[in-house]
Amino acid sequence: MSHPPSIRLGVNVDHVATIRNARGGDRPDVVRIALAAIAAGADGITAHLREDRRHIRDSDMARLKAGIAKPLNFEMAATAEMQGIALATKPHAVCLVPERREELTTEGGLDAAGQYNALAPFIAKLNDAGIRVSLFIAADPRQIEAAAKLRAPVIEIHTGGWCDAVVEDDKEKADAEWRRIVEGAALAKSAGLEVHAGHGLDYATAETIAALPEIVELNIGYFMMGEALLVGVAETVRTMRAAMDRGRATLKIRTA
Ligand SMILES: CC(=O)[C@@H](O)[C@H](O)COP(=O)(O)O
Ligand SMILES: NCC(=O)COP(=O)(O)O
Repeated sequence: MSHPPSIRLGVNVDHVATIRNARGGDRPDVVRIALAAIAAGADGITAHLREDRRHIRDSDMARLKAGIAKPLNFEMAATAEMQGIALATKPHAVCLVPERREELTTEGGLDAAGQYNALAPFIAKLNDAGIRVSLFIAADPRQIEAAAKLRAPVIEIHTGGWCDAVVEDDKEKADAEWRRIVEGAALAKSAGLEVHAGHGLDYATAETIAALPEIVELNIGYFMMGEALLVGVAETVRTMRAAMDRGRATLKIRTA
C-alpha cells in the first residue's frame, strides 16, 4: 500500500485583524488566535499584509514571527516595499499574490507568465535569503510552467472560483473548475513544484481537495474565522483537520 504525503493545514488569521480594526486597539489579538490554532493542530499560520493595510499590520507580522513556533506564511504583493518587510521579517515562506485596492478579496491568480521579467529577480532575492517562495496562481498550464521556470519552489492554486461555484450550486462551473485544479496539480507536481491550495475553502471543499495526492498544504482563513465565532478556534481547527484527514484517507483506500 502506498502512502501519499500528509497534508498540512495553514490557518489564515487576516480576519481576526479585520474584527480588531473595526474599533482600533489590540483586541482580538492576532497572535493569541494564532497560538490557539496551533495548539489545536494547525501546522502553520498565514497572514496577508496588504498594501492598504486593511487588516494585518506590519507589527502583526513581526509579532507573529516572534510569537509562534510553527511556520509563518507571509502573503504579499510583489512590490519593493513588501520585499523589504519580508527580508526584515524572515518568515518561513512568502506567497506572492496579485492585489487590487478595489477588490474585496484576492480575485484572481498572479500573472506569473506576464510578469516574468519583473518576478525573476524578485523571487531570486527571496530564494537567496532562504525564504521559501510560493506563487498564488490559477490552475492554468501557462502560469504553472512560468512558475517552474521562475524557480519558485511552490505554487498555491487559487481555489476561489471552484469554491464559489460549489457554494452557488453551479454544477457545470464547479466541475469545470475542479477538472482544472486536478490537471493543474498533476502538471505542477510533474514540473517539480510543491503544490498548495487555498481560497474560499470550507469543510466540504477542504475534504474533497485533500484527496488530491499532489497537494501537501491548504491555507484556509475566512470560513474558519466565521466558524470560530460559533464554536471557537480550537473546535474549528479540529473539525477542519478531521475533514482533511477524511479526504486523505479516501486516497489511501484508492491507492491501496
Ligand atoms: C491570497 C489569498 O487568497 C488570501 O489568503 C488572501 O489573504 C485573501 O485576501 P483577504 O484575506 O484580504 O481576503
Ligand atoms: N491563500 C489562501 C488563504 O490564505 C486563505 O484564504 P481564505 O480561506 O481566507 O479565502
